[in-house]
Amino acid sequence: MDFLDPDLNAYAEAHTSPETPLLHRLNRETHLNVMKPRMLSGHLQGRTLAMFSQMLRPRRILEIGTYTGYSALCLAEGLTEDGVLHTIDVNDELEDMVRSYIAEAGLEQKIQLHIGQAADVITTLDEQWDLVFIDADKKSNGLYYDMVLDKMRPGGFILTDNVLWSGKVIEKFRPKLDKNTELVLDFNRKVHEDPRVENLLLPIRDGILVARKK
Ligand SMILES: C[S@@+](CC[C@H](N)C(=O)[O-])C[C@H]1O[C@@H](n2cnc3c(N)ncnc32)[C@H](O)[C@@H]1O
Repeated sequence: MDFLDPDLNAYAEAHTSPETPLLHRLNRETHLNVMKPRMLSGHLQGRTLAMFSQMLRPRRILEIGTYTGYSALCLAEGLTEDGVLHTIDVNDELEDMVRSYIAEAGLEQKIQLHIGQAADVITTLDEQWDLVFIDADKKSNGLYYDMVLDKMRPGGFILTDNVLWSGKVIEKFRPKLDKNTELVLDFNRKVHEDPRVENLLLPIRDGILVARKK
């Protein structure tokens, strides 16, 4: 569902810096040639991620769920000079496409793409994270959150996507409570009750839960 009236959304996009030509092309190519293009962050959410990154100037970013690489390119915009973004996806079919866009962006030294199960790859990465974006298999949000929280630097941010679950977190927007919605509700409650973080649920696109490690 659209949370914002389409005209208001268009107005917000019209008053937001445009996508770079490369991001615009990646967005278009994803919609033309890749399955489930709705998974791509898109203009408004992409600029939100880029703005977060510019504000934080992170040295180490972890992204869980690369898809076609759109959000990785956005998040990389604020990396420090010596910064690195690790991004993980289990789907190797999109690897060539993602690598070609990373190369075109001139970010081969800054973005490391890992193909594999996120839970396996995360354990191999010995980093202290400044910024984490969780956007993969939603049932594992809690697992990924627990895996990364101890490795966040104090003051670091975990962003988790799709926490409004097309509105189904609210009774009036769901015919009945299904398992996936229950998992989203559990995750949102878990973060909200976690004394180790401060949290903010941003109603952008499908909802981003922002958790700042104290
Ligand atoms: C919503 S898409 C990511 C969208 C991307 N972050 C963006 O904003 O453009 C989710 C991705 O997570 C990947 N994924 C699903 N389960 C995974 C797992 N267990 N480990 C790693 N990646 C996984 C899928 O292959 C898919 O490409």
